[in-house]
Amino acid sequence: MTLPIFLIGARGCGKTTVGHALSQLHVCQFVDTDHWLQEQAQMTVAQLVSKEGWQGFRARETEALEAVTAPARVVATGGGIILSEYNRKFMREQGVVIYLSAPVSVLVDRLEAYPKESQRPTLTGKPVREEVGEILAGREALYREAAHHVVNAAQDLDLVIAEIQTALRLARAS
Ligand SMILES: Nc1ncnc2c1ncn2[C@@H]1O[C@H](COP(=O)(O)OP(=O)(O)O)[C@@H](O)[C@H]1O
Ligand SMILES: O=C(O)C1=C[C@@H](OP(=O)(O)O)[C@@H](O)[C@H](O)C1
Ligand SMILES: [Mg+2]
Repeated sequence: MTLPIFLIGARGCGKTTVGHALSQLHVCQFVDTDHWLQEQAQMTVAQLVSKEGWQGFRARETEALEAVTAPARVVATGGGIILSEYNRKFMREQGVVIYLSAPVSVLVDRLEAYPKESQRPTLTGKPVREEVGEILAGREALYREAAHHVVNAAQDLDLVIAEIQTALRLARAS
């Protein structure tokens, strides 16, 4: 049985992109908690947050995590999934957790080029340049606590994938 793989990290680190690419190489299924919950709710993240607040969104996110977790799946999570201790423990116990780590400058450049505001409404009300650093400072320790492996997500996509494959080989050999 192949354990599920959970990709965690800040907005813009590449969880969705990497998850999709990995699934094609590994012949495993790709699921994204944001895609799943938006489909379920028939609303975007921005609409959900304006209707139910971040608390409502976080409850739906945990529901999504539990629903999509299955063997031979790569699960791209949302950047805030690690805020819940329950989610962190769930992922660590159910599968292999990979933190896609990237510096603030890289995250900001990617988010400015690809803001996707319907899925990424503001978390603080501050401009992206300020928000990304502030949010990462508050979450970095939680990403590291939840992760089995930390991968440099600032590299080209093929190098990110290669680093993950090495980490997974090591995990399977141990
Ligand atoms: N390794 C990479 N190198 C360059 N651009 C990347 C890389 N990974 C992701 N991106 C780009 O960054 C943006 C955010 O990626 P996305 O997968 O949506 O991040 P996340 O799901 O972590 O928020 C997208 O435009 C994507 O094409
Ligand atoms: O960092 C966060 O709190 C969030 C990240 C988003 O996902 P991505 O990390 O895929 O952008 C999405 O789940 C939601 O806007 C909340
Ligand atoms: Mg994503």
